Amino acid sequence: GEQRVEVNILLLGARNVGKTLTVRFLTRRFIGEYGDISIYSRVDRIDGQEICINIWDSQSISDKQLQWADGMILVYSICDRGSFAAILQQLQLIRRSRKSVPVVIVGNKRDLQDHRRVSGEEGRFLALTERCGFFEVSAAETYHGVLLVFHRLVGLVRESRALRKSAAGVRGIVRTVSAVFGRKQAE
Ligand SMILES: Nc1nc2c(ncn2[C@@H]2O[C@H](COP(=O)(O)OP(=O)(O)OP(=O)(O)O)[C@@H](O)[C@H]2O)c(=O)[nH]1
Repeated sequence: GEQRVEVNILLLGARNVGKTLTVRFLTRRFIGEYGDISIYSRVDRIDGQEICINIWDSQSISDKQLQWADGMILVYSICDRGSFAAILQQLQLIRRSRKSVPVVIVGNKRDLQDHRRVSGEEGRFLALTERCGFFEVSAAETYHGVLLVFHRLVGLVRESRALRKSAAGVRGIVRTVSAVFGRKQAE
């Protein structure tokens, strides 16, 4: 049979940026609340593969979350500069321990143009310099934009897994070759 793939996503963002709205929309299944921990999950078929997306929604990052996550979504509100500053800090924290973990940056509340405080260019520029994905969405308006964000991140996670696997393969070949040559030289 077909194996189901699990992807753990940490959804980070300051207060009031729209994390809860995002997760409630996306997930029909609430896994549980353990103290201040809430994990949700959703099963999707992406590129013909069944994927179980687990989402941990949080305002701050712990070591445990850093280890748990396969990918991160950093959400800010385009109406709140403080929330944009917050994801910058979180990005630095993430990069310190998980150098190459896939990250997607999301500017939410795109429908509130009259209250915009962070330009699209600023968000896009940050994402470009930090090698992250970038989207502006309105969680309140459309479910589709938010779904795209998650699917993009799942794609990045799967690419990075495939890369790690092939890197391990190459390391194995290098070990084998050097073992053979090493023996030859010793003979
Ligand atoms: N106009 C608009 N309002 C939004 C959008 N997303 C969320 N909101 C509203 O913003 C408020 C905060 O949304 P939440 O989803 O509770 O935010 P949160 O990030 O979970 O906040 P905390 O629980 O404090 O961490 C709510 O009143 C939402 O209805 C959006 O895209 N557009």
